[in-house]
Amino acid sequence: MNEQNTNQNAFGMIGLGTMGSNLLQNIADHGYNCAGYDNSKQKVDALNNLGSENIKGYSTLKEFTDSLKSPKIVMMLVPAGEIVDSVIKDLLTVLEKGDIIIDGGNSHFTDTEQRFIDLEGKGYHFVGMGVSGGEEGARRGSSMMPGGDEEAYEHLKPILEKIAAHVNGEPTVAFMGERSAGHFVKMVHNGIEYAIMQLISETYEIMKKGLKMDNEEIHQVYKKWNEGRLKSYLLEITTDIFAYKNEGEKTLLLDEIRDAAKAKGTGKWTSQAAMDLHIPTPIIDIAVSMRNLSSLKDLRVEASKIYSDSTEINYKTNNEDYCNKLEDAFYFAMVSAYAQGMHLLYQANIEFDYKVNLDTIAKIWRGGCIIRSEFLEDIYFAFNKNPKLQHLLLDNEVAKSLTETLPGIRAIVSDAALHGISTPAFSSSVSYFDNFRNENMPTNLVQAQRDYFGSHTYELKGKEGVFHTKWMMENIKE
Ligand SMILES: NC(=O)C1=CN([C@@H]2O[C@H](COP(=O)(O)OP(=O)(O)OC[C@H]3O[C@@H](n4cnc5c(N)ncnc54)[C@H](OP(=O)(O)O)[C@@H]3O)[C@@H](O)[C@H]2O)C=CC1
Ligand SMILES: O=C(CO)[C@H](O)[C@H](O)COP(=O)(O)O
Repeated sequence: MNEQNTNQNAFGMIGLGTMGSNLLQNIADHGYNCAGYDNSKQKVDALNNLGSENIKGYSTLKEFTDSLKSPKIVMMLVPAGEIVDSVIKDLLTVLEKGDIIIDGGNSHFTDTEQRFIDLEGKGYHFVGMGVSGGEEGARRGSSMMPGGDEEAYEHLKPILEKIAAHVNGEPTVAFMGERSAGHFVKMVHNGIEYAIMQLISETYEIMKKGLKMDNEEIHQVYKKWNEGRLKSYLLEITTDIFAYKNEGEKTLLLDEIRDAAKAKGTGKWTSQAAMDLHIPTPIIDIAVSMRNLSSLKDLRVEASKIYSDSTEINYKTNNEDYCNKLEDAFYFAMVSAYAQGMHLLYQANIEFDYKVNLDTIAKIWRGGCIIRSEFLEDIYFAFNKNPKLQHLLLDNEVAKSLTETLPGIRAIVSDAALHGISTPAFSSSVSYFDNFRNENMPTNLVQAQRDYFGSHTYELKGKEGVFHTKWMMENIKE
């Protein structure tokens, strides 16, 4: 371990857990002297025990910040919420005006908005930065979504560009926009992450229960898919999961895992923000709901006894052909999931005046993050070609591939419904699409009903103004 002098460290990290420790090691690998602090002595010792030449862990906040060069750069990778406020409060007793505080955790964007305003008012530079890529990304190259203080970002840029992943020689980090933009973008990233994970789990259900495929056959399908247009990190890890056995075990670890999914909240926040901004993101909403439903294990067990179906599910089809249809369906729904997330970002950009470029977001998501995929290249091109593009499904190239895969998803969704296999994310992607392309939705009836029971008024086709009718039967003329 080195004996670093006061004011010699270029970068300080608070929170030496999964993300903080790995990101700090990544920064140190690029030749920067780094300092770490955690309230757990064990974590500090673990950092020092790494034996890295240019990393030192400190057990007090004062020693830690004293070891940093000015302007001091301090990044937090601690659990989101009150802990972040408490760390900031402590930091303000040891930092000076002009120093830079980065929150790299999954903070709610409204918290970041408030912290940015408070810290800017006090003379500190604050950067709310989403970090994706998990443990491995933090260690070897992640995708980072910084927002807030642009001057501070310019100061951080040389470090961040080195520790980011690189795609075609370009780093997967860029300034996202004003105030809480970075955390908003990260939140939507996670919403899309939930959606794609749900879609993959639905393909698993169809292959397992509908096509009666065994784990090895399913493994081969994911492997094949990941070699084509569906190539993505989430399919890559799914392929690995379908091959993983604990030492000495005959069965996959996957088969031993309880089917109750947990969530830390970013998917739910995405749906909540989308509802607040009146942007439909049904695939993300469904993904959140299905994790919640999965957690109601006892209720599901009880219901399965009441509604057990004695008829055996059997698709009676050629599995290879059917998996090609399933690949089409997955492609269709995945495109739709990204499109819904991008639509939310488009609207947030207007509503919150973030000054975010959607093509830049797609560009930095192409590598290092959990939702990286081949398709992000197409999203990047679509928004780069037309920065005013309001919705990805209106892009000609995207429209072409969606149209080609539409028969596949229709077949998958209808077969699943007939056989009692739950595919809510697939179903919602096709329903969303059918209404998105529907010039005349049946919502004229909803308007009439609202006016009937609550005098909420309605608008008329080709006539200015709002109208109200006394709908009661006695007022209806024969
Ligand atoms: N894990 C992941 O894949 C990803 C996580 N994130 C986000 O990054 C953040 C950190 O996540 P992760 O590294 O997984 O979390 P961990 O729980 O692994 O690490 C957090 C660390 O912060 C420490 N800590 C807690 N309170 C304080 C405090 N007041 N002062 C100093 N240190 C403190 C914890 O110590 P102790 O254990 O003693 O409480 C722990 O060592 C979260 O917001 C998370 O949502 C973002 C992207 C990916
Ligand atoms: O931010 C991440 C990846 O980008 C985290 O891994 C993600 O928050 C996990 O979320 P959840 O626990 O809700 O599944």
